[in-house]
Amino acid sequence: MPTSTPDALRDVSVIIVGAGFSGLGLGIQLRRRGETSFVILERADDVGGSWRDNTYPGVACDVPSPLYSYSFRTNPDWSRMFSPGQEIWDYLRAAAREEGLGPHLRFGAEMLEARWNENDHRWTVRTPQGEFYGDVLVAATGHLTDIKLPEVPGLETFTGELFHSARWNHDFPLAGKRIGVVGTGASAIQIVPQLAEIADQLVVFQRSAPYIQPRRDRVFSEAEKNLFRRDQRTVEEMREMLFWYNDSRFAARRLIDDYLAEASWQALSHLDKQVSDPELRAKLTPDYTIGCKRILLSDDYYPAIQRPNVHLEAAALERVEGSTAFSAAGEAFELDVLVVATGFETYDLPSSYRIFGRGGNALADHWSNGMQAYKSIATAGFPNLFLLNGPGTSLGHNSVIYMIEAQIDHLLAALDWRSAHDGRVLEVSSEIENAFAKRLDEGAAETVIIRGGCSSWYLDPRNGRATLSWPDFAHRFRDECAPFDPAAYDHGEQSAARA
Ligand SMILES: Cc1cc2nc3c(=O)[nH]c(=O)nc-3n(C[C@H](O)[C@H](O)[C@H](O)COP(=O)(O)OP(=O)(O)OC[C@H]3O[C@@H](n4cnc5c(N)ncnc54)[C@H](O)[C@@H]3O)c2cc1C
Repeated sequence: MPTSTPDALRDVSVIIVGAGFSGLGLGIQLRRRGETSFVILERADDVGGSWRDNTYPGVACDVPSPLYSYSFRTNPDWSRMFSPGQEIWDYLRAAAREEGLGPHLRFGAEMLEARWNENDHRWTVRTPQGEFYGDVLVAATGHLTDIKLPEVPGLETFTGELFHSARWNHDFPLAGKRIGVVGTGASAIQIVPQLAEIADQLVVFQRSAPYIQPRRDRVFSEAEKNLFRRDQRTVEEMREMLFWYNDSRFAARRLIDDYLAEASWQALSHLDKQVSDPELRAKLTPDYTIGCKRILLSDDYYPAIQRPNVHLEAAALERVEGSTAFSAAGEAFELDVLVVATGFETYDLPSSYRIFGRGGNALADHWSNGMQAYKSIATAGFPNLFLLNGPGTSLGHNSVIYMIEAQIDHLLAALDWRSAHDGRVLEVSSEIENAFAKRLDEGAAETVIIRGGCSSWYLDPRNGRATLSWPDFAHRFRDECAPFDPAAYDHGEQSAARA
């Protein structure tokens, strides 16, 4: 048994696990409603989630910054249209501090295991700081958190410096070094222009060429920022306009011909404009339907690739021996540094192996055929457990914060209903969960993610299901989450909460 130090929040109404946008957003809303009986357990030593962990050079968001903030806490001070990662992290830290979350946060408090107790209908969460007890457990543990390393023979024997893009080694001086970047996804195309400036030589290992559209980033002028500070309506109007513009981009994913052609034209004409060498252009031209993998935004990736010190190796990294990296095309490169930008483990929530519901069943076992949840938030056999930003919430065309907020509203309505009904246990049935998952599968089957036929991190490699993505326009998710229907949660053994 872990030794527990005294903690006023060891026994609470709501245990939130994770202090990223999801966990903090829920914490802020609870505080604003005057709730005090909640704790936020975070395994790291600061808030911020993705934006604390991803500090690589060039890190920035890919949706316009007015959309990439809470609707209930907009930020007039974003420096530009696409905020740098550090600004987003600062925004989250300030939000946590100014909204009074400090006393509720526990750092170094990794949820090692969470168990539903059938006797008292409560959750017990074991952490290195001892056990916490709660009526309701909220897993806000993110899905781009646990890094994925490529399965490349000899990688671990690399004699140079090796790190993942989400675990950047800022202590290692990169200037003048021979650097390899593995991957050409969203992180890699932000990193490459930065490293190209300082590397002696830079090799980019590309397994598959991405579609890249113009980013159209720009600095917000002081006059604009003053206007945003003075007039909240301007911010609201801008958010509204940007939201609908972004949401319309989903039409391409639905394989609506005109939108697909437009999206493809935007990317390929961007490539034509920026790369004149036909041989290089051919290497950079994707060989799959646009939208099948994530569409990227950049104005400086193609120029960086054309610098004399940069080599695009249009083949995957195949093996490593000592300081030599071999590509699948048989080329060998002597390197001092390997930056692995190969993304995250996405087909399961990292926390699912640690959450045990009715009968001691692990969430990971419940999800052996792919993760799923009713309204992407509740799952059968796991009473009073709510998921934020879990299955069926990833977008690719709009801001995930919108999805998170829709779920938070649903969850708050559930908590209100619970309070008004003697703390009844909320649990969905398998039928309700499966029916919702079936609808999402059917929706996904109409999208390019499934029909495009390419491999991507949106797909569960075990069964080809697109379990991570919301297969529709983002605004429809809010419609989906808005009504809290207590009947849907009226499953299993019901009981009054402890006195
Ligand atoms: C480089 C990068 C760029 C991105 N750009 C965009 C973008 O432009 N637009 C967009 O919409 N989305 C983007 N995303 C997705 C981004 O993850 C989400 O927008 C959002 O930040 C998710 O917030 P979250 O709180 O749900 O998860 P996270 O930010 O992942 O936070 C989860 C938290 O839970 C903690 N945690 C996990 N397991 C445990 C445990 N067992 N015990 C205790 N704590 C735990 C983690 O340490 C972390 O702090 C990007 C992601 C990355 C990595």
